[in-house]
Amino acid sequence: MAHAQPNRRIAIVPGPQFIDYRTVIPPVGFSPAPVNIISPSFHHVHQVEVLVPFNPPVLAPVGYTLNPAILIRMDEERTQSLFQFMVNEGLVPSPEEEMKRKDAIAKLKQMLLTWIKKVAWKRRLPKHQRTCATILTYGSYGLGVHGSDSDIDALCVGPWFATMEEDFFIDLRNMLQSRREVSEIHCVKDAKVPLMRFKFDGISIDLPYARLKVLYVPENIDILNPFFLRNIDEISWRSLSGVRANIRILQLVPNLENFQSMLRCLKLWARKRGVYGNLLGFFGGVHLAILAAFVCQRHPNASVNALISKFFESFAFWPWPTPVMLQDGMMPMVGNVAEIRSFMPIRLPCSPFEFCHSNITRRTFQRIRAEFLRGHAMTRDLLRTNFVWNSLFQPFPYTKKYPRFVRIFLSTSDQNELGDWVGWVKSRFRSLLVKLEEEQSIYDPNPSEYVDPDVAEPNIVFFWGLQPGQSSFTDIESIGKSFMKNINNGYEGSCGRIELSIVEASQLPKNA
Ligand SMILES: Nc1ncnc2c1ncn2[C@@H]1O[C@H](COP(=O)(O)OP(=O)(O)OP(=O)(O)O)[C@@H](O)[C@H]1O
Ligand SMILES: [Mg+2]
Ligand SMILES: [Mg+2]
Repeated sequence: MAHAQPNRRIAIVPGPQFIDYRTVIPPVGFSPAPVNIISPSFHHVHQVEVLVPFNPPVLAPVGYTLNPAILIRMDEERTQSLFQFMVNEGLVPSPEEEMKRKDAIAKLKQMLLTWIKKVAWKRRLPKHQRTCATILTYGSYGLGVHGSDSDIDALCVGPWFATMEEDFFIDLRNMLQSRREVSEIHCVKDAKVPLMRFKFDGISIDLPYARLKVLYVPENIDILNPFFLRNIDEISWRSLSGVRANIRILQLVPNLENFQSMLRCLKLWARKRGVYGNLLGFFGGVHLAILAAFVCQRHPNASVNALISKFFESFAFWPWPTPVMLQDGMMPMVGNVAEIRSFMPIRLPCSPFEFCHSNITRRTFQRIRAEFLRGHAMTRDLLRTNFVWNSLFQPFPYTKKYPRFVRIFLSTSDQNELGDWVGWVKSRFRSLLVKLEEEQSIYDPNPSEYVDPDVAEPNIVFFWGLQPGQSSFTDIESIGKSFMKNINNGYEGSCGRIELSIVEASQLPKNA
């Protein structure tokens, strides 16, 4: 192994890290060949750094040069082991599961045809008038990144004469309810995007509604065509934005398969690390999809391994709150953009380029940043020999990190009412997150939902971590009461129970 000679000035390479390589054995990926850049300092000439334009940057000892063939092989090996990891984790649903989803969508489309004909008859449209309504899938299913437990986001697109209030939320709901495949049907009317949520053959379906100024909605409708978008109402426009955003993402990513694999992995990472769940102040699927697409656009030829490494590098050091937006040559229309800025603003890639809705708070922002940095530290060094993907996806160790937890207990006397009640409370969680932050508590809202088997009533329990030393946090009951007031307002069903208390880590259920 070649040694640089002490006190011999050869060249100056500025850089933050200088390592004494005199005793270093040539690592994997380096060939013994002379390197012509040497010496970061006038005093310690034997220390050298060579940054190689490869992802991620690696340090080469003096006298050794990087062997690109080996680096490419290592990159391929890591990508292959990631694919194997995805198989082991069951990240891609089986062909049978995919068939079941396709079948559910086909049956729903068929039901819509029957429904729209009935509505046309009710509205006394001429008998010869042809009419049609259809379904456009979007969300993770539309992007091809859904897992076995993902929902299907399916937009019902109907003609102008079918109203949302009556025809969609009453008639279609009744039709759905009469089907044996359908269960747990709920109407979510007061949301930004109103929808029906139900299970079809056990698969969760989100079904919002958009009404176009046409009599016939073709099955293969081009929803980006301005002809279909003219004069539509505000709610329909909002409901369509998910579909339009999906189409743009699919058009903008240079390598769809790599994007899909990367996003599947990122969703698993975010779930395992406790940073997935828009209502709890973390990422929703759409946020991760746009961040992943952003990285794919900038690195069109990168492998999935390199894309994941670049993802962490990009967003660990991103100058938040500078917004992230996809490059598509179009700037947001000034004055027409809802300027709802968040700690991590991410713009939708379709006009008017609004920000994705986000519940991220100061505290959850810090938590996400910490996870980005962890991901970066683990994936940056391509030549690390003890690297295993499994460690990146290790579940966040809540009980090791936090000695105490806020326990949020939700229950109803009737099992059928629990889903609605929990959904309603979760949709108001942001006010609780902000309240806890005002109390200066360092807390960590674990998005996982647990069931307390020792309680007879149907229930769901959340455990949010509390940092050590947060002993001033005694007023949990009054926080609970003020939160209860907030959530009782406007709930249409019969309110269930909610209790907030502080518990020790040892009191958590075993599966937490
Ligand atoms: N916060 C949001 N801001 C903007 N659009 C959103 C937001 N949440 C959901 N949407 C729209 O609704 C779609 C479906 O949302 P959903 O919560 O089902 O996430 P998803 O991407 O399908 O991931 P998952 O696999 O968890 O279901 C998103 O793709 C997006 O178009
Ligand atoms: Mg979804
Ligand atoms: Mg959904």
